[in-house]
Amino acid sequence: MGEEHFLEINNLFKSYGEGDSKQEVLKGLSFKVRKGEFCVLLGPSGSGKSTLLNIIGGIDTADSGYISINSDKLEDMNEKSLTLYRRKHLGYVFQLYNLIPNLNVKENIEVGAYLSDSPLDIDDLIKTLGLWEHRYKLPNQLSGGQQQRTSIGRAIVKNPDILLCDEPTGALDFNTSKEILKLIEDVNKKYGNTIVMVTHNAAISAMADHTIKLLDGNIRENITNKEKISADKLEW
Ligand SMILES: Nc1ncnc2c1ncn2[C@@H]1O[C@H](COP(=O)(O)OP(=O)(O)OP(=O)(O)O)[C@@H](O)[C@H]1O
Repeated sequence: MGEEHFLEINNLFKSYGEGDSKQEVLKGLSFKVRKGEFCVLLGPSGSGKSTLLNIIGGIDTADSGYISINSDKLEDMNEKSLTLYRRKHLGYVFQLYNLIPNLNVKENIEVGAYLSDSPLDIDDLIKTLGLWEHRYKLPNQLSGGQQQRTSIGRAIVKNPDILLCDEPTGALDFNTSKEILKLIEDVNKKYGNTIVMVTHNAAISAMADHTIKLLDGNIRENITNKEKISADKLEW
């Protein structure tokens, strides 16, 4: 794959509502992400970040424009191939973990593995996640950070081409947030997945290869970061 562009967002428009209540949320966005890149979508509340992430994730659709991954256009896919695409190529990490409450850590991660033809080694991954001694605990026996580690495990175990993260540290304190960001950084390095992370925290762009700053549905800045720093050095 090398340096070629892998994920392409082309002239994307999206609005909600009709007539007087119509709201333009994305106003013609275009940018490209390279394979293996750590890309941050940064912007204030309401700027359209989650909408964009959901369209990339194939769980919402654009009004016009397109997303292509590896030269495949999402909009050309029927429902069946879109489902397969989501299952095989995407991992999703949410702000509020969304773990299955009556399954333990290991079983929650196994759910992700079950969806893949070529999952990562689960025990090895649980160790990378720092969850080995917690692997038989249920989500309600875990801290917020441990729950988020588990949800990252569930998303990454299928070794997705793209890991989409929507405010993954939004519900966590400063130190735990940094641990989670470090884990995402380690995962990006170890497995080479392309990462697209939504955040309103500008400090996080210092650890990213690429930052897209959104404001009112437009791209305000498209920045390549040549001197990124490690997550454990971030301050905010
Ligand atoms: N399903 C929907 N129906 C109607 N309006 C929506 C819908 N989803 C989002 N919006 C509106 O689109 C705008 C952008 O929302 P979006 O969630 O993409 O922003 P965001 O940048 O992710 O914000 P936040 O950081 O608060 O999550 C908001 O004004 C929101 O009210």
